[in-house]
Amino acid sequence: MAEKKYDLIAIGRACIDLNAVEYNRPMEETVTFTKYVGGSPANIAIGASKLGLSCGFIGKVPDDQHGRFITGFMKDAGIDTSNMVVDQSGKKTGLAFTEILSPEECSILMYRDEVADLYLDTDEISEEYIKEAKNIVVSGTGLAQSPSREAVLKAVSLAKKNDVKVIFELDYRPYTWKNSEEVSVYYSIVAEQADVVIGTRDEFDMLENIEGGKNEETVAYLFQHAPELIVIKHGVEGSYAYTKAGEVIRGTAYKSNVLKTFGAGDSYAAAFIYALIQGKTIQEALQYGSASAAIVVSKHSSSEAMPTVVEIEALMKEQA
Ligand SMILES: Nc1ncnc2c1ncn2[C@@H]1O[C@H](COP(=O)(O)OP(=O)(O)O)[C@@H](O)[C@H]1O
Ligand SMILES: O=C(O)C[C@@H](O)[C@H](O)C(=O)COP(=O)(O)O
Repeated sequence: MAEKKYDLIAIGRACIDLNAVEYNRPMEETVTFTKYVGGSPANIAIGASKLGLSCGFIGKVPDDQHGRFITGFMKDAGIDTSNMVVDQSGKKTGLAFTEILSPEECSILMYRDEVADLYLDTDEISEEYIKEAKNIVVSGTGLAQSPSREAVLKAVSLAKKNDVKVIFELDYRPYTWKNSEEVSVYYSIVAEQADVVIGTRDEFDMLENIEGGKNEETVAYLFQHAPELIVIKHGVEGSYAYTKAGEVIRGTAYKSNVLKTFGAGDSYAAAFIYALIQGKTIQEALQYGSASAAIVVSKHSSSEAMPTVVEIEALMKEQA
């Protein structure tokens, strides 16, 4: 079989983060923000590309200055943007205003009405493109509304048909979902088909539509289906990987000079996936993910701050 062109193709939103420049104060008192490319799947693609993976992106951006900024940034980051569709119907870029109340208390105010990314349509998903990938990374938020929901489901079934691994990053954002029943329905459909599922404990609770779920019960349910590997993150407490063969592997968090909490999940996913693709062990992949997250939470952005392999390995060595 011919070598595939892309290590991974991410699908979902590519948006803008406006990160508070003034730290440790409420949004009401914040007057300056720095603009970065954002959106969980875009951040993951940017992080993975910086680590040396060949990456593509499937998404939709507006035909305006923000859309061009996003596509330009992603291109400069080495990502193939040929399947980033430019919306022609006046849709907007999603904006995430971040509030840094303290290093531990951060929140995000999302402006996501009529956003272009949720208008990605089924006829904009190319089987030829998906075939070129070893892995696709699906973000849960892409399932929040039609037509993006059907476009993502189409991408998943084309990946399955063409022997492309499906990595499902739960990436739950309450905004744009109608209710928790709906989240659970669509998350289950994709999680049951995915090869790898990554999320926080709270996100798995959304998937199962329960409160206070137990990892053992979650993996017992999902291992009845396609997943081979499930990663459940518990913030600074670390993360756990479960394999279908019954292994449980614990990843520990690294110490960090934390500036803000957001960006951890995306940088973790980028480096975890990178390490797996490089043929590292699951234990090593958990540590690459944790180290990458520790670096990003100490910096101002989620996308530009994505570390290099050298930076990740230096931190792992330093805190071994
Ligand atoms: N404050 C922190 N300091 C160091 N590492 C962190 C911190 N917060 C998160 N991490 C690392 O990032 C990983 C993912 O963080 P988590 O908060 O669980 O995900 P998400 O950002 O998706 O909510 C954790 O397992 C941990 O390794
Ligand atoms: O995903 C978004 O739309 C916002 C992100 O760009 C933002 O940087 C963020 O919230 C990342 O958080 P993470 O899930 O902790 O990586």
